Amino acid sequence: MKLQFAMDTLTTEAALDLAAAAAPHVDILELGTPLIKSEGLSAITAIKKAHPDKIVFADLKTMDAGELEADIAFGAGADLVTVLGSAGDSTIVGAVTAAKKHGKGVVVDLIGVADKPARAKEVIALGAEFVEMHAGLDEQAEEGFTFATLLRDGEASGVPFSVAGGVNASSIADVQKAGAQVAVAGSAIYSAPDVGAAAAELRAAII
Ligand SMILES: O=C(CO)[C@H](O)[C@H](O)COP(=O)(O)O
Repeated sequence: MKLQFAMDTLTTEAALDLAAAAAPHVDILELGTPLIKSEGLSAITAIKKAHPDKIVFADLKTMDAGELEADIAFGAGADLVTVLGSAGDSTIVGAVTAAKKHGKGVVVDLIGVADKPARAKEVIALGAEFVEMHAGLDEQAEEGFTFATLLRDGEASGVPFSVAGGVNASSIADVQKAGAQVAVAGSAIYSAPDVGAAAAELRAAII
């Protein structure tokens, strides 16, 4: 299972510092949506330039204009981009078209999708690399939210998936047991007093 670090920060400078500390322990460096909104595509270019050996993941959360948005992010250095599962099929197909042109990939983020296993199968058939079983920061704070639901949905989907939203040193082993290809951790790493040590702890928890 790969480890993805979601850098939910607001400046390229802060992201470069986070990436430098965590890179030895992670496979995928994610530019979080707030970072891309704050700094633009240049943040993607800066992270790829600093870490050409890492998979750079641009969390665009595209909802429309799939081909255009994916094309500009791949052109800036992204290896993977996200499109929302609630977007129309044509938006996902558009992003996949751009990915094929650049030799890159599309991940479909299932945040907010009611029947995640069913939509997961549909978007993989449209050409997505994998889906993200994702509970956003707001959903995690809602009453009754359980992380186990994400794992069950991943297992039930029968397609390649990542898990995002509350992954930490205690939960990452369960993510692996559920069969995920990628575990995504944000605050468990960037909020830690020692970012490198937190990333190393997560890596060590992967069997
Ligand atoms: O995409 C995101 C929010 O939309 C986060 O990056 C992702 O959910 C990781 O969150 P966490 O900090 O809980 O690990």
